[in-house]
Amino acid sequence: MASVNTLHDNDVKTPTSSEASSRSGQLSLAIAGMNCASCVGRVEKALQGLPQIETASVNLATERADITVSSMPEPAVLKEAVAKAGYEVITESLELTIEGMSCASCVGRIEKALDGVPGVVEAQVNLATEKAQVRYLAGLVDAATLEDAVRSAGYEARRIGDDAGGDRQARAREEELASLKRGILLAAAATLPIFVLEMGSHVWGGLHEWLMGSLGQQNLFYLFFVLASLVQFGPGLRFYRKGWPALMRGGPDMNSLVMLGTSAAYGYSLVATFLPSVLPEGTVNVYYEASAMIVTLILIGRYMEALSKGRTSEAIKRLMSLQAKTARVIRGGETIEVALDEVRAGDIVQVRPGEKVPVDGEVTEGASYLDESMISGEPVPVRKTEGMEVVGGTLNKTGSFAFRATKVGGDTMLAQIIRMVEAAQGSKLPIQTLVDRVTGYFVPAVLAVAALTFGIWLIFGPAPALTFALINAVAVLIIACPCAMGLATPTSIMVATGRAAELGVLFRKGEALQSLRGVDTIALDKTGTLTKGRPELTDLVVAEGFERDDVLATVAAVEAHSEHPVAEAIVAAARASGSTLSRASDFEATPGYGVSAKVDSRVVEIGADRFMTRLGLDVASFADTASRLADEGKTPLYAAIDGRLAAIIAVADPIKETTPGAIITLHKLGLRVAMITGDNRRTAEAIARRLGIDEVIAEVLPDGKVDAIKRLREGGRKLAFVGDGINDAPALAEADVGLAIGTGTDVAIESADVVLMSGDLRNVPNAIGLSQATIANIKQNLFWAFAYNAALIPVAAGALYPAYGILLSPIFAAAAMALSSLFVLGNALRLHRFTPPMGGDEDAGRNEPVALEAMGN
Ligand SMILES: Nc1ncnc2c1ncn2[C@@H]1O[C@H](COP(=O)(O)OP(=O)(O)OP(=O)(O)O)[C@@H](O)[C@H]1O
Ligand SMILES: [Cu+]
Ligand SMILES: [Mg+2]
Repeated sequence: MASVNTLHDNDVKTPTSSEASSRSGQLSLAIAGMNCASCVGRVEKALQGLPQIETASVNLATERADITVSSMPEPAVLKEAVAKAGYEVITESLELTIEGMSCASCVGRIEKALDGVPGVVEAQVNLATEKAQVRYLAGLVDAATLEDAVRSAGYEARRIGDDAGGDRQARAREEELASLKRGILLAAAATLPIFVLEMGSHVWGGLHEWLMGSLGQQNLFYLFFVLASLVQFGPGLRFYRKGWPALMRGGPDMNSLVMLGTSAAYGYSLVATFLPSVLPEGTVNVYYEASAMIVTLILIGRYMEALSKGRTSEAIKRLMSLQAKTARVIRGGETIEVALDEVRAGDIVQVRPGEKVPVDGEVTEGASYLDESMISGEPVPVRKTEGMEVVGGTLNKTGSFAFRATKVGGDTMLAQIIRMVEAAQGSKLPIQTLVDRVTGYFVPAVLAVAALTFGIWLIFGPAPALTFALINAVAVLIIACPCAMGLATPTSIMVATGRAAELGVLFRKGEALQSLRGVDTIALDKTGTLTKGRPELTDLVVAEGFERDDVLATVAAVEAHSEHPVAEAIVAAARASGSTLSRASDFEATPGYGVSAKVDSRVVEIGADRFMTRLGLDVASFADTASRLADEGKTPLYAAIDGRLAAIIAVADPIKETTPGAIITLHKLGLRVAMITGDNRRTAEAIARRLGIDEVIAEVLPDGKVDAIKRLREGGRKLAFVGDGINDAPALAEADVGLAIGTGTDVAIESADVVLMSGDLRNVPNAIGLSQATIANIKQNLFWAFAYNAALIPVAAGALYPAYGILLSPIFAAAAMALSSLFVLGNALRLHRFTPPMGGDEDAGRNEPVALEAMGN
């Protein structure tokens, strides 16, 4: 399994924040890739080539470059200069939790503040996860500087500790919920009487008359004033607290809009209550119900929003719950129970039946069956004996065993999976950049439209023009609030990546969620991807003068040194026939061709026909046998001993049971399916025919897979490649989307965008289906968040009034805004229920959250 690159604070000395942020002076960069003294000169020259850098001195031992600068060069420029010389400036990243963001425009503001810190390469803020991910040149920036930068933009930031971050964030969310709840109760209690009396008088004239008679107009105004003030400066104060500074900084956000809208309604009523004489004849009226209702409704909307936001990260919670809480380790000859984070690498850990394996390790004693479905999706328990690897989070069934911990804490596979999912959840899709840009202009534009609305109606509006203009301007401010827009993409991504993880699909890069949808060609590696990757020897035909058992034993002696699946098949066959293997020396592997070695002073060569041809051997004598074997889907191999062709060997690799169905579904999705393999052409074609694969590229050398991908992409096709081996890594990186089999090699996983946890190819159509569903979901969200806001702005401004007499009351505007946020969240949560075209790794019961049924969506 992959080791995910998460960079922690390095232990190299970090300059203090004041030093780091100074524009000129001394800096120290971490450089990677230097391995000799001449590298030093090359890096120094590259750095000195930059105009801002006065001196540069590189230390090979510490792998650092100390530079003096006249001004801080752009990190990207620095990186590029060093990269051109063939080295790398190391960047690190850290995560901050951000509090106080309310809408999409906050995202842009915080990103700008972080980008402004010298040394920061890239900052990404996610509204839904309330986190910021910052990448910076190692050693130049520390957490405190970044926190300060966020704070000066008007938000709270805290560095996420290695593990406490999730907890703290959950607590913060709970506090927020509790505070919103208190606010809603107070606001509702004060708003209700205003609403009842005001609306009641409209509906039922008797109430109005009774009120005028008993209380009198002026006293009624006073009563409303008291109640509305409680709302405006009680729960409503939060809009001033956040909205005012944002407005002053020239970056109004949704709090500013609410603040301006409600203040206008409230302020006007204030004047009407206490200084009616300054208002023109006939405009003495109060709008306390508007300001109070808006505050109440928006608080209710935010409360619901906070509730559903918590639900979007359920997948992570479920993954975390797989972890054992404690472990039983042997220390000082005694078995003691320790907390999970106290287990150290090298500890001997004991596991009893029914217990979870706490960390990753290697079995040292005993044997058992383990349920590894959480990592492989395979529901059948796997037998583990001495020397085999076990993974933390998997479940021990019946036996008991002890193992030596090899990976603990953040290094375990489960921790890596969690980080992978979290990183994908926090990533931004290309589509988001567009949304961010639009929202950046949206709020100021809304302010302008509101001002215009006010001005135009003041001049041309029906009498009393002042109040008419005011109410419409308030409606514009409230309806145009873009809170739903900021939620549209991130919530869908969170829910979708979480759902994907449940199905056994890990998105390492969030962008794949978007790009996978556009794919029209799927290329598959054969061995280990389409097939089980556990070939068996099926035939062995020896040439004249050779003896079968001897050839098998000799060949197996050579193959014992090879990691290739073919080699394992031959060794297994030799062992099964009872041969004892001699020692081989001078082993040499020619990737894509075959292997050779010396056994008992005989030279032995085994490989594909092209290997024999390369050695100058003629394989024509076996031509008929070879064609027959290949047509049966078997891989013919040749063995030569002392330069004489000795035998033809066939191995067959069974196709995974799930493969045929997966290919049918891919075809149904309208995709072209291709196979890329290093195997024999005839063999490959026989297998392709059996599976209905459209195109075969066979006999590809390990370094030829990238070219094969390029060829398949000709004509602008979008291609996804699925592979598992080391030789697949470059192709995985080259393809538009690379999908690695989770049971494959680390290298392949590292280069992939998506990891299919089990080898089940049905998850390929599943991943594509999920990608399609996600993008469709995001588009619906954006439509609701944006089109709908934008469409209602003219209505709120009163554009329909002259012709139809239609106006939008500010109270309805507030309700509509809250609803549009809730719609977006509810729509995103629907992805929880995404049913894959083919069924996933899951066993239905475990993964369907019960609460969802209750929600009835
Ligand atoms: N250890 C080996 N022993 C014998 N033949 C080998 C060995 N390694 C490679 N070969 C030969 O080289 C060919 C190409 O190997 P390669 O690993 O590139 O692809 P593959 O595993 O057959 O297929 P795929 O590309 O689908 O994984 C094999 O089909 C086999 O004929
Ligand atoms: Cu809003
Ligand atoms: Mg292979």
